[in-house]
Amino acid sequence: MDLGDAWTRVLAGLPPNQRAWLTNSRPVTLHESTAIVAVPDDFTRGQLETRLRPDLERILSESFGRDIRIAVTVDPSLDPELQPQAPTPPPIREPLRTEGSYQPTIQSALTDPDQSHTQPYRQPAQQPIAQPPQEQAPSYEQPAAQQYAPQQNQPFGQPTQQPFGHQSGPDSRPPGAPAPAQPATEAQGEARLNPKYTFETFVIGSSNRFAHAAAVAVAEAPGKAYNPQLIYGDSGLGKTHLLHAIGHYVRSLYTGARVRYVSSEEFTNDFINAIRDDKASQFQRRYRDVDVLLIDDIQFLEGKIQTQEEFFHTFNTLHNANKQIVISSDRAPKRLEALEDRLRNRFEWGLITDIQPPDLETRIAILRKKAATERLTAPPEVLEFIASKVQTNIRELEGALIRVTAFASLNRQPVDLSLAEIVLKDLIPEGSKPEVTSSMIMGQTASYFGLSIDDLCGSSRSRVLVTARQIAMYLCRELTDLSLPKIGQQFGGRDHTTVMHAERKIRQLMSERRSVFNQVTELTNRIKHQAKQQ
Ligand SMILES: Nc1ncnc2c1ncn2[C@@H]1O[C@H](COP(=O)(O)OP(=O)(O)OP(=O)(O)O)[C@@H](O)[C@H]1O
Repeated sequence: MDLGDAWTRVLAGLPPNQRAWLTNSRPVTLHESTAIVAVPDDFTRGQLETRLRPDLERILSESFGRDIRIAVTVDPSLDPELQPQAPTPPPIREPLRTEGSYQPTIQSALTDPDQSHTQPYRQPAQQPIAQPPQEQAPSYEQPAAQQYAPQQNQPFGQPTQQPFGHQSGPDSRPPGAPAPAQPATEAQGEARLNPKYTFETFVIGSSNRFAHAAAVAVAEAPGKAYNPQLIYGDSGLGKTHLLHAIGHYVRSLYTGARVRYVSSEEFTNDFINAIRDDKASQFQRRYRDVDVLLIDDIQFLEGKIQTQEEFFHTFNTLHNANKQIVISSDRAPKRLEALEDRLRNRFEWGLITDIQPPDLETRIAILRKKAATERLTAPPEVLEFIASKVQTNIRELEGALIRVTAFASLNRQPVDLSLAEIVLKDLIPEGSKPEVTSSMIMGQTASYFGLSIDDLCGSSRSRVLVTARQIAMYLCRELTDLSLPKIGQQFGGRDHTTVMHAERKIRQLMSERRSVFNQVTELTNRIKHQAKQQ
């Protein structure tokens, strides 16, 4: 049975008063257990998401003989009143008013084998989703956003005349492309986006194609395409990267869009501080007066009743105002057992997409892109070797490339296979992977440098101590799944930006100073050895 047939059964199986809501709706596609349904407006979407959902999902599940859930997207072109009555001069297109608005993005992402991970992100922008395929695709020099006229009730201000991805720095802009509307630093500071995490730097493969396509659709039509979008998957597979990429792309399409990225840990800390300092209304403004809220690692809210309550209201306020919410999690919502039902239930209103570990080809493509953006030289066979050794976590994959190139640069040796083998031999032991904890890292680092754990967590800024602390933070980032805020907490309650700085600093020092490279390598060996003994 295909989705069209199943939809006919849905229509036949509903009482007339419910069926009326579906008159102008359309099934779009079925991806695994998610059926995407397009409706003409937000009001109808609300009805489907709340009143009709149980019946729709029941009939669809019966038709397919397995559990099916629906995700509802708004496509105003389905509204019969908006159909053109007579030929008129071609208007400037709006993202949501054309036939097949988001659908081609998602569908082609799932079915088009040519949309491979080796293609740069430039491709989708040249053929934006609002553009029927037969129309001539604009050149890259013609900014993608130029094709979008402001929407009615446009909450985000005017789309800019910019290509996406310009925030990734002047280097990433093609020659002749216009300059960003706002200074990149100001834009990023406010939205708190990492300039490196854009769609341009994201490599698409079969493991993340659906999540990527949905993320693009959401960024092109915030609050309309899928709300919320939830991205889940194991650590280090690119969830944070996609959240930031959505933020950048929204900002490049809609001038003045208020985008806020926050990890759930920061949200929690912010909330606790707001209560302590009696600044609840400031807190609420910070998270509710936004057009797009990107909230990372929602699993952190498990068991935190009061913060969940606050997030529930934040969610409702934003959703009711058609503001976009994007959530990431390390598990599917169903498996977030210590999260309140009403929150999990809201997460299921939108589109749930997962990211799987990348296959070998994708891992090689990621390394190739990483080497190019970081200006690291490594021949293809070395990239393939690293990709074959590090199979699950992309953060580890990148870490391995950094170590190999750093070792080569310190020794003034070319990056070749034998060198890569030496460096990775200790980094990636054969057999099962022992679990490394932050206390092992801190304990080993402290004893290696002749310090105490208190020293590592304290405030002394002596040079040896600062380097030791930064190395320990770097290793926590590379060898554990702990998030930035969590690592900060372990080191005397430091801010997550301190951990980010430490990570960058040690990466750089490893390729400049042999002593630092040796210290990191020796410590890694000791820590892994200890982990194996446990
Ligand atoms: N498809 C991809 N293309 C390019 N880089 C990627 C891709 N996926 C992940 N990365 C890179 O891998 C690193 C880890 O990704 P990220 O931090 O987004 O993972 P995550 O899923 O959010 O992990 P965690 O749950 O631990 O926070 C980042 O440097 C990111 O840029």
